[in-house]
Amino acid sequence: MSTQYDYDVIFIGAGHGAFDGAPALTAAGKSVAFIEEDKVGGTCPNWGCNAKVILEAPAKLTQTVKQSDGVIAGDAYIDWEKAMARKQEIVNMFPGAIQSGMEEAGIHFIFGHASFKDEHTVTVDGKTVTADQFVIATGQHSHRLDIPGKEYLHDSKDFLSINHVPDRMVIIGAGYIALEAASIMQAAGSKVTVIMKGDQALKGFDRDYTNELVKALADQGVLFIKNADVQGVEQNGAGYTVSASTGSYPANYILDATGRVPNTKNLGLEGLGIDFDEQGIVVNGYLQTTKPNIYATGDVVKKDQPKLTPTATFESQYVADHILGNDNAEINYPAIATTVFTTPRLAQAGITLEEAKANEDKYTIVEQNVMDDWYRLVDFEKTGKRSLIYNKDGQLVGVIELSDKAEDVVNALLPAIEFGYTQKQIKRLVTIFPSIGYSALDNLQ
Ligand SMILES: Cc1cc2nc3c(=O)[nH]c(=O)nc-3n(C[C@H](O)[C@H](O)[C@H](O)COP(=O)(O)OP(=O)(O)OC[C@H]3O[C@@H](n4cnc5c(N)ncnc54)[C@H](O)[C@@H]3O)c2cc1C
Ligand SMILES: NC(=O)c1ccc[n+]([C@@H]2O[C@H](COP(=O)([O-])OP(=O)(O)OC[C@H]3O[C@@H](n4cnc5c(N)ncnc54)[C@H](O)[C@@H]3O)[C@@H](O)[C@H]2O)c1
Repeated sequence: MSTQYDYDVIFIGAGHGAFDGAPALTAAGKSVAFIEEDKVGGTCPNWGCNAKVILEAPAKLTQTVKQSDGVIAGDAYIDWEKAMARKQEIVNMFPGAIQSGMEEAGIHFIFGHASFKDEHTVTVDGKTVTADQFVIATGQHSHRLDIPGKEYLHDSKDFLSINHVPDRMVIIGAGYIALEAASIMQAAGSKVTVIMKGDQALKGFDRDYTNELVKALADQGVLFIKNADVQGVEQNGAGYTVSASTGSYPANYILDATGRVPNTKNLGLEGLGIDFDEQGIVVNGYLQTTKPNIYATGDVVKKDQPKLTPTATFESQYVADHILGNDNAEINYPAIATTVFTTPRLAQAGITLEEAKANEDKYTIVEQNVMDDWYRLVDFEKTGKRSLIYNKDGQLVGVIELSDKAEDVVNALLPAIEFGYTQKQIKRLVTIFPSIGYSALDNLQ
């Protein structure tokens, strides 16, 4: 326990970059505080993953009903008001539950905006608080297009609280947020147009797969406009018109899903000489900023790894271990699995297919049609493919799958990818039959 400072460690931000690692510090006798200017839990529970996936579940179910060839009879539709009320009811539980869990672990909360005064002092709404060490876990906010009519655009935070289904929705961007929103709102009954800057959705995924996902969503009714430069938005009676280099698109609701920007402003980083740029705060292999007593975790970090909740969790736990001296090695990221929560899902982990295609001397790629597996018929799956990537020692090192169950397949294969199992070792895993885990592991070729 520090006598020189108010706390041993202060986390700025109370999202996954903070709350997954911090309890280990208090358990080891450190005094810890969180400074949070908004909702405890940050983006993921309140206006990210959890909020999104609760709204997405009914969308996936309605699509499954459509794929059931009349086995589930009648037209299923989403009662949006109820879906939103249910989402809100669940989401409302998170901030209180996380805060009380942290308080039980001995962590103090200070509410307000933190800004560094010096390397051991922050000001929070005019008051100063000191600590021996800090962890900047401030996350990101939505990028906003700077175009005429920008005041008519909504971001993902607004969207995840939308209280009605717009007749026509225009989504600008073709990343995770854009495609997930398109999948949900198409299922909810909106006529969705996705305006893409280039001709490929979802950077970081193989183009053959992203093209198939775009085609699947287009078959469901989403209109994709490629290579479009959005120029402005005008109000037009009760609705809006989005003008782009490719034409004009009517909308009742417009989602600006053009990316996320690290929260590095008004933190006093410049005064301390902490390096950062538009991609985030620069850290070394120990997640220390240019001031060694100040770490950074989660989305605010400039990094090659995907900016996802499990990455923030891993970093938060690593920083706690590093502060406690339990781990003195540089952070060693595992294979990070990711999925786009559309129907169908697109999920991957490990060596990407793009990387494997570019290095054929190092990797062997096995292509599979997931519909060759009878089990996929059980839940009315209609289409899907996967690519398995092996190294020259026969170890599974990567997978990408497009299917209704891709996230579970990739999760099932993740231990094999992370720990370098060969086919022979995988065959020793006796899983539950029938199940998606069995299906994922048994059908490796
Ligand atoms: C719509 C959406 C859907 C997503 N879906 C998924 C998903 O399905 N799966 C997944 O893995 N990831 C998903 N993500 C990404 C995931 O939410 C983030 O990777 C994760 O929340 C990062 O955690 P963090 O702690 O770094 O930042 P955050 O959760 O953003 O927390 C940062 C906190 O810091 C606070 N803060 C900022 N500046 C200050 C300051 N100066 N003083 C005090 N407090 C401050 C903020 O209020 C915030 O609470 C999604 C993101 C979005 C936007
Ligand atoms: N399922 C998940 O795990 C999940 C879901 C949502 C978000 N996230 C995280 O949040 C991050 C942010 O998501 P996102 O979808 O906002 O960002 P993104 O980086 O995935 O996609 C941004 C999209 O906006 C487009 N774009 C950029 N500038 C544009 C412009 N001027 N005009 C038109 N289009 C433009 C890009 O081409 C890209 O398609 C993701 O990268 C991911 O890390 C994860």
